[in-house]
Amino acid sequence: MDSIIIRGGNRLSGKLPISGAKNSALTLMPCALLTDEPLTLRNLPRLADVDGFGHLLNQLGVSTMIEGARPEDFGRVMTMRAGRVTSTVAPYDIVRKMRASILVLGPLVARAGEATVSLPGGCAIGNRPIDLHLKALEAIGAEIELAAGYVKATAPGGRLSGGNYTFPVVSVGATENVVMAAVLAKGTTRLENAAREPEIVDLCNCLLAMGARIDGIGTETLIIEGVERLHGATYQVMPDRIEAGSYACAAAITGGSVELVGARAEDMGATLAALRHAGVTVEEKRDSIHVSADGKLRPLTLSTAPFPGFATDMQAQFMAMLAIADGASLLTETIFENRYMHVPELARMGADIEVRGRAAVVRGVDKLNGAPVMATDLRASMSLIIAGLAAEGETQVNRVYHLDRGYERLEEKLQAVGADIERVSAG
Ligand SMILES: CC(=O)N[C@H]1[C@@H](OP(=O)(O)OP(=O)(O)OC[C@H]2O[C@@H](n3ccc(=O)[nH]c3=O)[C@H](O)[C@@H]2O)O[C@H](CO)[C@@H](O)[C@@H]1O
Ligand SMILES: C=C(OP(=O)(O)O)C(=O)O
Repeated sequence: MDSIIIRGGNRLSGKLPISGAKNSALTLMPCALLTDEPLTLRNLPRLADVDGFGHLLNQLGVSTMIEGARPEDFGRVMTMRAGRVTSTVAPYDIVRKMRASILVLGPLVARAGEATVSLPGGCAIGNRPIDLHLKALEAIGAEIELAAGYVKATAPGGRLSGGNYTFPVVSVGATENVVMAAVLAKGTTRLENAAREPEIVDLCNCLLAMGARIDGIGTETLIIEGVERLHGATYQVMPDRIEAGSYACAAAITGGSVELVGARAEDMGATLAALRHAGVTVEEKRDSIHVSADGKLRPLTLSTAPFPGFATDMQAQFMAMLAIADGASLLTETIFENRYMHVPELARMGADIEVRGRAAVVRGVDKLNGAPVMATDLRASMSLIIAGLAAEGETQVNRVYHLDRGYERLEEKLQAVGADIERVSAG
């Protein structure tokens, strides 16, 4: 199994390209199920999860074709075509590896009149229920059956009706699923307290390009007028705000100066505000964001929240950065009950962190020490990379497949800005 070795202490400096967003790609790809015409996605990141999603689509009868990808390029162009949906079942073997598989439920039931998806269950960061996906789909006319680890959704008469639904809590995944289902419904759908993450805006814009009718994009009220059919389109995946934020933390912890090329500041308000409060200089440019830091970082009080709040997907990376800040920080995780799997590993590197329920107190230490570590989820793994970049000595991050799910060619990007980092294969 591969691991990543980092010899810490190098100050990061230079330009670092930001890839297409994983969390956008994984909700844009299932849109291919909504039309028999080709959907082409540009700037699709080269990630294990994108490959996995392509594989799932293939099983459902969608052809996937990658165009002109040169090994040296970041991202690629993929054309997907669901001329005919040949299966309406997303099996356990695929779903268990990739929770985003649940996002085929809405588009499949909308297009094929039925969908059967294995229940994704919990994962390392918590329970991750899907009850709101199902309630929202019911509200727009789907009949839901749960049996033997599967959920089956059926559209009576072959087409969903549309309807109204108010989310009791903001859910990114449930909003995505029901929006993709509602675009082909007979009537109008009104969603209240919908998620307004930039990835949801990206999804809605792609659906508009395919001929959907959606109002209120970027607000908590989405009104979707169903159309008879959608057509093909070409759409550019948005830049990854979490990847950009992660590399900003990496630059800051090393006292570096890095230009995040392609990063979009308007998607990153809470992250950039937090960096500035910590004493990082952030310059928003036309097509990039420049971050630089010198001297001690200041401690922060942060609480995760749906967009435009501070993203749960940035919590672990900030925790690593704040491990060497000048004082005590307080982080509160409100989205997932168990997203502190990185804490014991950071502690092995010398961090002083105390978890009390959903809160974590991070008392800044003078320095971190390299150590062999491993994490059980994607952002936790990234927090260990960030800590390793600043640590004294060598850090070995194991279970790198988590990183391969969400960071395109991580070592290469970090090497290019001066990190001493390499991937080693344990054979
Ligand atoms: C609001 C939020 O920050 N969502 C994050 C969540 O999206 P993801 O789509 O995975 O999760 P949701 O947004 O649906 O979850 C938000 C909250 O709603 C609860 N819930 C969700 C669905 C459901 O059917 N029932 C239910 O109770 C969850 O337990 C959670 O507390 O994880 C992704 C991966 O880390 C992040 O990119 C998203 O930013
Ligand atoms: C947890 C994440 O993603 P996933 O839900 O795909 O595991 C993430 O992007 O931080």
